[in-house]
Amino acid sequence: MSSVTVRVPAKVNVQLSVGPLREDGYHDLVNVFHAVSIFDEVVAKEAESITVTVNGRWSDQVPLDDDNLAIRAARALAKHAGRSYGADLIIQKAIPVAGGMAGGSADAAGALVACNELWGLGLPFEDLMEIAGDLGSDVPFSLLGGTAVGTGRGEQLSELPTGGTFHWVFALADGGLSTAKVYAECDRQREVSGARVSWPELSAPLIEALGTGDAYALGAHLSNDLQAAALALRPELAATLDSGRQHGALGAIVSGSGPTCAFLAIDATHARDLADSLTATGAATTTVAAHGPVTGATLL
Ligand SMILES: C[C@@](CO)(OP(=O)(O)O)[C@H](O)COP(=O)(O)OP(=O)(O)OC[C@H]1O[C@@H](n2ccc(N)nc2=O)[C@H](O)[C@@H]1O
Ligand SMILES: Nc1ncnc2c1ncn2[C@@H]1O[C@H](COP(=O)(O)OP(=O)(O)O)[C@@H](O)[C@H]1O
Repeated sequence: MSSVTVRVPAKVNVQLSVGPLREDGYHDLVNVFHAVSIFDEVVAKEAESITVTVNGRWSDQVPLDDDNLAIRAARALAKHAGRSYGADLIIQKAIPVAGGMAGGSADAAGALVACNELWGLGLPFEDLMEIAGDLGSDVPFSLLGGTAVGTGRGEQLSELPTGGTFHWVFALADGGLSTAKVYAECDRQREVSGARVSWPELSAPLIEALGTGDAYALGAHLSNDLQAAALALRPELAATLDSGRQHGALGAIVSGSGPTCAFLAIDATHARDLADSLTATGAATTTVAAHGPVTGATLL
């Protein structure tokens, strides 16, 4: 095999409940991930060493050195296999960078699946999931896709059944937000408020809404504990969320650590109309309509 292509989706968090700060610097979460139809593509080609090239709209914001998550993933896989392998990784980026949609995690998951195939390792999915969890809290979900609840740092996953397709609009922001800074702002706000931070619990009405495919109920139960922190760091997002609600979104929420805003629509037509309204009114410069759930990292 001289070249392998893998497609990997973005995610939105339909519930993100953040527990107290742990001693290791992470937070225990109840993180309900939902994979949506915005995809990065990772091509892996036979080569002497591991290199990366990034193409597409967001490519100039992606590191090409050892910080690149796809490179780190390929190296971790080679180490797990106990041999020195090479691969040229070519990423076609559609997922916004540092946008709260797990684009870097998607590329890491894509590189794991692509290199497992290119190098003929035949490692089982469970091994890839274990390597993924060491690379980042969101990487296991990028492998799995669908809709799933993540506990621990977000890396311990259980799949959740969904009763249909949900239609979304994403308002992409210019410039990303650092995930670590958003968590730190959340901690700061909690310290100032002095309120006790409760242990995160899975929302029963949210699970019910996902299971029945009821977009109205899902829209009413979207929640994100990082939203206030993201809005503090990027105040203009509040107007974007408001505008989506005014244009009939069933729910409007910051995606993960932001700054992408996610709007739940009634159906595909409503999603297209909502996307047009957000750009026509200047509430967003770039919008993307997408649907979920979709599968995780998939060999093409
Ligand atoms: C917030 C979420 C929601 O899904 O993703 P994004 O919206 O940024 O994509 C995740 O929790 C991000 O996951 P990921 O981007 O993989 O984060 P990691 O690389 O594991 O960690 C980056 C930093 O985020 C903070 N972090 C991450 C996960 C967690 N459970 N608690 C944390 O406090 C830590 O400060 C950590 O150093
Ligand atoms: N392949 C990659 N694609 C995007 N970002 C990457 C990649 N590898 C490393 N990064 C770094 O990870 C950071 C977070 O990116 P990303 O995963 O897109 O955001 P988020 O954590 O908000 O979902 C970026 O600012 C970038 O410096």
